[in-house]
Amino acid sequence: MRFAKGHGTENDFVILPDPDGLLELGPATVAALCDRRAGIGGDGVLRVVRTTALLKTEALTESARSAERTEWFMDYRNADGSLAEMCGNGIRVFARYLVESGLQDAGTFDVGTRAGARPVTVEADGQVTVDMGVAQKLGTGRVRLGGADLSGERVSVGNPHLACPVGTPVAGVDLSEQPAVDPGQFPDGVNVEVFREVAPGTLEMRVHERGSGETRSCGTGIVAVAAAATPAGEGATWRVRVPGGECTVFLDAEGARLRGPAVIVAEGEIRTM
Ligand SMILES: N[C@@H](CCC[C@H](N)C(=O)O)C(=O)O
Repeated sequence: MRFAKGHGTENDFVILPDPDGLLELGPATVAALCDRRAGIGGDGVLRVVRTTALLKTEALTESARSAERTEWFMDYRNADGSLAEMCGNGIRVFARYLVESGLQDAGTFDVGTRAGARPVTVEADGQVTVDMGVAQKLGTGRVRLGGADLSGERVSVGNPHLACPVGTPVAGVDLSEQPAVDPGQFPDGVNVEVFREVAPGTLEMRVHERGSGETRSCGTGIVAVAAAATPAGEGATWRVRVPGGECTVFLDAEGARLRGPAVIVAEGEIRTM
């Protein structure tokens, strides 16, 4: 089986081209591929499948129906094999892969996701911009993280986030353990971010991702903290620094756009899974 490997601000993915939807991709297979010692290694898997092929085996939710008109679908899986609705770094890498492998012309095109269709623009300089839709702020939430109780803003970016402002450098926050949250508040689990404003218009952030643990970046998390840091009804542009690099978020009445790098680093063949 062919694969590629790519990353966006060091949030890294195993890319599986499967245009006709022939792969059996169970959770154990995904976890084996993402294993950093016995597998290829990655924070998640991006299956590149034609939307028509995906729709033969999976029904989209009402809110994701806009994805039905897209040509290509990003079938995203976390490192533990669980499904996620959306991945902001993954979709940039996915779009770069489509263009570099000749499946799609560069420029602006839609990619299907479980959160709906997302317009992406692949730029010649290596940057990719994604229209992420509206980041919905849903009120306050709480988490127990590394022995501390934190509160933050619950934000939906298609997938669930809890964006927690902290008053000290994010490097000092212990993200080594699974965050403990109230399942009543987060029935589908949650991605937890800690963030701090380090200069006017600039945030620093770290993240513990649902299904993958701490990662070096999370595109939807970057949008979530940008939304949480912006007063209701206002627009803003934020540079967001993460351990793996930096992205920019543009927020206005239309929604959020995420701009950042996307790199394909290798291609090869999988012998065993
Ligand atoms: N790394 C991604 C988010 C991937 C999905 C997330 N772990 C979830 O389960 O919702 C990103 O860049 O947004």
